[in-house]
Amino acid sequence: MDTAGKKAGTVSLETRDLTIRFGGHVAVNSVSCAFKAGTLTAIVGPNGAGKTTYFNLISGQLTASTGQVLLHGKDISHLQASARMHAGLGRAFQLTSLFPRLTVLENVRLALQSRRELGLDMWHIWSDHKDLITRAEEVLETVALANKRNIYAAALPHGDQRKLEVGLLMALDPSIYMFDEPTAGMSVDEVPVILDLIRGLKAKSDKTILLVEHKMDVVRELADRIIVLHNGTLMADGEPEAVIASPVVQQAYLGLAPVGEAA
Ligand SMILES: Nc1ncnc2c1ncn2[C@@H]1O[C@H](COP(=O)(O)OP(=O)(O)OP(=O)(O)O)[C@@H](O)[C@H]1O
Repeated sequence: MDTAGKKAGTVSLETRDLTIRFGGHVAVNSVSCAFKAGTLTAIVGPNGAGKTTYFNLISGQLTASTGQVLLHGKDISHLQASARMHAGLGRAFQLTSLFPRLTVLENVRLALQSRRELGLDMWHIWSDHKDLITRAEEVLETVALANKRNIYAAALPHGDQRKLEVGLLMALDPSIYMFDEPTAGMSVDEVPVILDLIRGLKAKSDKTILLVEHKMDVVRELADRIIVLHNGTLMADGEPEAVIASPVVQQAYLGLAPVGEAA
């Protein structure tokens, strides 16, 4: 596999003047931003700011009106979502990536098979690939689902389904991980498991992680950097404390009066 640009500290992903218009509405407006391997960047902003649309443009669910997406220095703007995934862009999709009628183990197995380009044939001679079995077991341990390996994905509680999605993403071993509100809809006791998984990925120093998240306590804890989108425009970019404290963010995102102004 091409390892160019995957070392911690090098730019792995970049958007240049990325823009999409829906009719007269500019949902993402000329966003230029570079993301480095080994960092976790939180993307925040009010509802409708363009965060999910920005994600869709990066992962290929939407095609930009103008601008580019570069992965390890290569322009991938023209590629379909599946080709971007094969190139190393991994996005967790809420529940849509699971095969509900297959077991937890079978879901991971198919993700591993597709990563090895062995196809999605359920009847593939799995026992010929002992390393894949070992890897599937590791993934299930990591996402704390080893004891549920034989349960159908559809029968899992919501929190476990979200863990399985992260497991499938790990099985694909992308260089970029994209999470859009990974803890949404989870119970209080399920949230720490997902955060631990993201923390674990962060510890693997060559991964680039993008996280759309509304919960500021999660952002504060996990992010090395925050970018703020507002009306589709990149409004702030920097270290978490500085961005959160900036008057422009306090006013536009947190809905507070700018510093020095009466409430
Ligand atoms: N397919 C589409 N067609 C038309 N308008 C769209 C489309 N997708 C998004 N938009 C508009 O683009 C803007 C940005 O939406 P987006 O979902 O990206 O915001 P967001 O920051 O992710 O919001 P939230 O935090 O509520 O999820 C919104 O005004 C939305 O209505």
